[in-house]
Amino acid sequence: MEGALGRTVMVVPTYNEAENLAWIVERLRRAEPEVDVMIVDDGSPDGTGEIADGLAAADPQVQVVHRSEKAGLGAAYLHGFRVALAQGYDVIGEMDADGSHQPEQLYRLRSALLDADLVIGSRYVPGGSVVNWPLFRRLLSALGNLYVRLLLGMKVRDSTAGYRLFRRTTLEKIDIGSVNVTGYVFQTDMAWRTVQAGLTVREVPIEFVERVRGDSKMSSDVAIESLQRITWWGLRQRTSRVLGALRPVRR
Ligand SMILES: Nc1nc2c(ncn2[C@@H]2O[C@H](COP(=O)(O)OP(=O)(O)O[C@H]3O[C@H](CO)[C@@H](O)[C@H](O)[C@@H]3O)[C@@H](O)[C@H]2O)c(=O)[nH]1
Repeated sequence: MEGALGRTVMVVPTYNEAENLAWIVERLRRAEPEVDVMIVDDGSPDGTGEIADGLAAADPQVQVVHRSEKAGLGAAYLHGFRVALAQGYDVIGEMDADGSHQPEQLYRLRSALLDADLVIGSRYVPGGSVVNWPLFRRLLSALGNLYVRLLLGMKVRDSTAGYRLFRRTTLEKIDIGSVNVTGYVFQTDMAWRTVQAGLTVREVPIEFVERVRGDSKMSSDVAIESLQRITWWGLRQRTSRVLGALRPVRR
């Protein structure tokens, strides 16, 4: 459906979210009736895909993309983005299915997108917060974001956050075809690409609430992929800066 920003769809990746999905989709549809929903399910064994089919059958603004197996958060989003671009959406968003991202706060992201290319719902700008996260996750997230800022020099405070809105033009400019990460580091990769393309990233405060049902899919593999990729991108950036500075000397 069409709003001031054009047709908007929220891509919602799911893996074993049977306890959460209907609740979150209903909240999103109620909070933002103009916004469409695309569920991208990776063959969840707990029946999430069937629940998604039921939601899509009952509401023409809800659709489902079924993938055969769990292949990572980033891979699921990329698949959803490609489908959304092909369907002509003007604004393409990201949102977790577990209630951590509150649909009732989406209006903040939508109004910020009026003068931005990417809006991030941020836990780490004034007014943002995290509710009920264990100390370990708080530390991991804070250190991860600090590492990104130190290594990449990126000013974004919450580059790992997964509540976002992209303009269609942003996804076209940052060449999502060349994204080759599969896990949660996808979030940092997308923010980094947007900054490097000279586009405007705005962060708006959100309250991130830890899920009450089901489990996080965060794993050591996801954390290791993030650490390796961010380190590699940082080193690559430094090396190319040094080579760039040496070039006039060589002539
Ligand atoms: N299709 C699909 N969905 C997935 C996969 N892995 C996770 N998801 C879905 O992606 C959403 C986020 O996964 P969670 O496992 O609940 O994330 P989290 O630990 O709460 O992490 C949150 O915070 C991170 C930042 O600290 C964010 O990077 C992440 O996006 C998310 O918002 C959920 O809807 C979950 O079902 C996957 O391999 N495939």
